[in-house]
Amino acid sequence: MIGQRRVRLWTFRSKLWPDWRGLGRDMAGRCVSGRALIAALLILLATVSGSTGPSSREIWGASRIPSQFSEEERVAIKEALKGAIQIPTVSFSHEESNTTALAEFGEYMRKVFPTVFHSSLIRHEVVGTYSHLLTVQGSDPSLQPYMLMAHFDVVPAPEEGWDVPPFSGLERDGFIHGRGTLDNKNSVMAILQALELLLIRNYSPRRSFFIALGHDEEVSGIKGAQKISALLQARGVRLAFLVDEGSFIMEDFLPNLKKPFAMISVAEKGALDLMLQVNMTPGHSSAPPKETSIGILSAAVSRLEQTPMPNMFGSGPLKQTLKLLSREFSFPTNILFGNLWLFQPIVSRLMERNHITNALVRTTTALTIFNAGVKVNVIPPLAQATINFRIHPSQTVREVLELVKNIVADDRVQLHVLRSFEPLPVSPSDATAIGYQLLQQTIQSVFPEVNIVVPGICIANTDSRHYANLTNGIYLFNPVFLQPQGFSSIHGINEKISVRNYENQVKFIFELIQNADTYKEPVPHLHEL
Ligand SMILES: CCCCCCCC/C=C\CCCCCCCC(=O)N[C@@H](Cc1ccccc1)C(=O)O
Ligand SMILES: [Zn+2]
Ligand SMILES: [Zn+2]
Repeated sequence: MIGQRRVRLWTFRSKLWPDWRGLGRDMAGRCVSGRALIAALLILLATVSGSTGPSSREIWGASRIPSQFSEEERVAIKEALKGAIQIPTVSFSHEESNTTALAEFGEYMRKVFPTVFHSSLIRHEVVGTYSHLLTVQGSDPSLQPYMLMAHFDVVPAPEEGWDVPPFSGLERDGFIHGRGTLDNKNSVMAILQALELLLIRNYSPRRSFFIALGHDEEVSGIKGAQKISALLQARGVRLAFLVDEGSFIMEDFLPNLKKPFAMISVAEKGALDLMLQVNMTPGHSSAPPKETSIGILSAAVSRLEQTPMPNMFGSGPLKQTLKLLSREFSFPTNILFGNLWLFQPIVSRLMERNHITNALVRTTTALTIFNAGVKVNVIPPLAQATINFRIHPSQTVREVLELVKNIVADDRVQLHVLRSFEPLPVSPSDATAIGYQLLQQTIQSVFPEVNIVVPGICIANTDSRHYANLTNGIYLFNPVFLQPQGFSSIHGINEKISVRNYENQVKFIFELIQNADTYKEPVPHLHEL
């Protein structure tokens, strides 16, 4: 039956196909002629100004510095990242990190980016012993400052399974390999590198900005980001927006979508670490009771795993994400995504099929730690399990706890909240949202091959939540192409970044900083007044 229906759909589709293709060509034709007109105008402009093509200086303003780097600079750019990867700045736990490496990283930044650290425009402060705050003074105090963020601690990387040692920073086949190449030394280095290159070219910003580089993001951000945030708050700083890690230019994440799309996350999930504990009377294993602490706890966690939290598709920014993406899909997905008022039930089910898209539609339940028993012939008194929930932007910690209690439904299982925080409020992505618009414009100019920019949800957590008191514009975006394999390498094995990707990240930040100086607020429409 299903097979027959599929055949019919295919026949229907192939019947329609020539028309759809024709329509596509027609539309493409129209676009091309529009583009041709713009291109002609730009060529005319270039001819008049005596250059071969429109430079970004011509598009964005007379004082613009073009993002072109010499061969020597390009070598220095990648060598600087390799050196950063070689410093094993590992965060093992809240209590334990490689503090020698964290301190060495601070020295390394000063050595590699001397212009940044000696500039009279920049105030550098070390916060929480190892984190860094740079304040870059702009010339126009009427412009609200913004902040670029990144972290340089990394998760541990045992050598097993890696093609090259994880702290070697080796270049092979056009890629720089190692822990932190995507998460998140690439951003630390790219931000400082872009600023170094701008300052060398005598750049001085109009809009002030901060650079916040955390040293403990991988274990909480409490000693780094949280302290920087408190410091800025005490100084009365309000940020127009901030940009942090958390999303990428996605490639091959959605079936049937071959073209890359840039996802700027405007929401970040909350989290709840919950410890479940069962205490029973210990005893001899030769005469076991009907139920043991291990059995009771196992049944409880199994119920939690087998009972997913509710599908929240329909609330939050995901509907908008899919609506915007619908144009990029072919039939019939374009119709499904473009008409969610009708197809929401089907699409919400489709999203559940894959573990990454599933994480976008619900609070996830991950059983991560399980402890019980010490000896084979002893019935243990205590069994403990820790569960990591990532909370959907439309739910709260309290709601998730209530659901957990109802699913566990066993008074012998005690619940202990180890840590929790609410999802971040959704940041604006409309035409007046300066952070979103700046990122979008910069993506379009640096990555012309990326047709579409969409708002999204970050399924992991970042240091940015510590700055929610300073701005309502929190944008999570790394200007780097990422495939599902690259996603698995983050906290996994064989993390790597292509030299080309990294150079483009530097270029992107070089452009973004300049765009922030020339950004013009959109003029409100009359009917909005
Ligand atoms: C329709 C669109 C489909 C697109 C799918 C999107 C796929 C997601 C792709 C990339 C997300 C990468 C996130 C990278 C950021 C990682 C940050 C991180 O690892 N944070 C830690 C912080 C933490 C939390 C709790 C305890 C300690 C540290 C984390 O979240 O685990
Ligand atoms: Zn990270
Ligand atoms: Zn991480």
